[in-house]
Amino acid sequence: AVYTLRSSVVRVVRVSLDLLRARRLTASLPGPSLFQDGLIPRGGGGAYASMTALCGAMAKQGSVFRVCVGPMTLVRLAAKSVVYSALEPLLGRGLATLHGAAWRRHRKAITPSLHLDILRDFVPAFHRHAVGLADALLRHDGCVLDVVPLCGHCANSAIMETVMSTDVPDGDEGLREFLGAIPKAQRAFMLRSGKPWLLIDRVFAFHKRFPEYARAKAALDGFTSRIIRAKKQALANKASRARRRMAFLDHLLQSEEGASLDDLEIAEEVKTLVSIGSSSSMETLSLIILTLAIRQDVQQKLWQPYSHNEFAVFPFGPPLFLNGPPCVVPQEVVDVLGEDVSRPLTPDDMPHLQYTECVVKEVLRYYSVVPLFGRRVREDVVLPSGTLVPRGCQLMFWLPHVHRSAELFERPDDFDPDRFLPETSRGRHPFAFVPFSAGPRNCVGQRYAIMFLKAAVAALAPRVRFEVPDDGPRCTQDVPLNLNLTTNVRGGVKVRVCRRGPSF
Ligand code: HEM
Repeated sequence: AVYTLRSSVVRVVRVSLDLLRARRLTASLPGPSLFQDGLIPRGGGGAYASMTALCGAMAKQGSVFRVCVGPMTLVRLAAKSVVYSALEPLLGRGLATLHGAAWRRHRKAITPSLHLDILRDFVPAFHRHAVGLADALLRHDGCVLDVVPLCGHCANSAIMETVMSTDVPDGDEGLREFLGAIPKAQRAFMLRSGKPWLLIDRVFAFHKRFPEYARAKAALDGFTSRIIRAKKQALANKASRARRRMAFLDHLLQSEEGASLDDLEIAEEVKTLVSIGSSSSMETLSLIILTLAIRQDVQQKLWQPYSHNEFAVFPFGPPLFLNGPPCVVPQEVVDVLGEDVSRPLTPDDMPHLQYTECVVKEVLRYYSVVPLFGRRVREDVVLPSGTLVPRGCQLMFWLPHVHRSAELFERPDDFDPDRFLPETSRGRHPFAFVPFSAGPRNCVGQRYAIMFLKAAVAALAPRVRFEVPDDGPRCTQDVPLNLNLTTNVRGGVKVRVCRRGPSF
C-alpha cells in the first residue's frame, strides 16, 4: 500500500509539473479558457460539446490555438485524450478507451476479423437492412418525416447481425433493451464527460440519471454475455458452425488472434464496436439522405431510370426527346444493377459503385461526422510552423477546420462528390481527408462503415426519392448542425419520401 501510495504521489507530481510547463510554454498561443462566457452551450452536453463549440469558435482565429480547461487538465487517465475516459464506465475497457500494450493486444486481435474479405460477406445483410429501411420509409410515401430513428434502426440491425450474428428474433426482450441502451449510453457519456467527478461510480450513484445508466449498463452487459455464451456453445457444435454466414464475433472466437482475449475482453470489444459503429453510421446515413434531398442533381447521378431518357429517332433532323432533355450523367446504380434493378447487391458490385463512394466520402468531408478527436502529447513536438506543443498537453484535432480548408480543397464549402473521383483526388495531401482519423489509432471500422454506407445508398436509390420540405434547408450550407460526439442535424433530418417507380 505504501509503495502504491508513493508511486501515485510521484505520478501526480510529475503530471502536474508537465501541465504547468505546458501552460507556460504555450502562453504565447491565442485562446481563451473553456469556462469563458458563452462557450459552454446552454442546456449542457458535457465537456465534449463545450470543446467542440470552443474549437469551432477558435478555428476562425488560426489553425493552432490553446484552450485552458481548468481542472480537467489535471485528469490524466489515458494515452488518448482524457475525454475518452468518460466512455470507460459504460463500455468497459475496449479499443476506444484502452492504451499502451493492452490496446495493442486488442487491436491485433480485432483487426483480422474486420478484414475486407470478411466484410464482403456482410454485403447481403447490409443490402437487406437497407431495403428494410426503404420499406419503412415508404410506409410514409409522400409525407415528411424525421428519418433519423429509422436510419438508427437500420444501422443497429445491420451491425447486430454482422458483428454479433445473434439469431435472436426481432421482438426479443434482451435485444430490445440492448438497442435502447445505446443512446442512453451516449447520454451518460455526455453527462459524465462534462462533470469529471461523476466518473467516480460512488458519486454518480447519487445522481438522478444513475438508475437509467445502471439499467443501460445491465442491458449492454447482459445481452453481450448471453450472445457470447451461446456462440461458444454453438462453436462446440460443428453442425451449427457450418450452417450460416459468419459474423465478426464468429471470426474472432475462431481466430488465433482472438484466443488472446478472455470472455470479458471480447464482450467489451463487442459493446464498443456496436455502440460506436451504430451511432456514427446512423448519423452519416441521415446526413446522406438530407444531402440527397437538397441536391437532386446528385440523386439523379445515382439513379435515373432509363425510361426518362427514351427518345425517338426520326430519319431526318435531330432526335426528339420524349421525356425532356437526355440525361448525360452516369446513373451509376442503374448501370451496376443492370436490367434487374430489384436484385440484391453482391460483394462484386461494390467496387463498381464509384460515384456512390464519392458521395459517401464527400458527406464525411463536408460534415466531419466525428468532428473532434484528441491525443495526449507524450513528448515535446515542434510543428512545421515552429510552434512548440509541449508534452502533457491534450491535443484536440478540430476536423472541420481541415476538411473545409481552402488550402486543401477547392471551393471547400460546396458539396461536390466529384472531388473524390480518382482523377480529381490525385496529388491531394494524404491527410487532407481524415474522417476516420489517421495513424495507428485510426478507426478500426472504417472499411466496414464505407461498405455499409455504399450498400445502403445503392439500395435506397432505386426505391426512394428524397425531397426537402418547404421549410427545409435549400442548400447544404444552410443545414443547422450540432457538432458533438458525432455531428447531427439540429431538430432532426426532416425530408419528404416518395416512392420511385414500381415497388419491388
Ligand atoms: C461513418 C462512420 C464512422 C466514422 C466517421 C468514424 C470515425 C472514427 C474516428 C475519427 C475515430 C478515431 C477517434 C480518435 O482518434 O480518437 C474512430 C475510432 C474508432 N471507431 Fe470509428 N467511425 C465510424 C464507424 C465505425 C464503425 C462502423 C465501427 C465498428 C464497426 C467503428 C469503430 C471504432 C473503434 C472501435 C474505434 C477506436 C479505435 C482504436 O482506438 O483503436 N467506427 N472512429
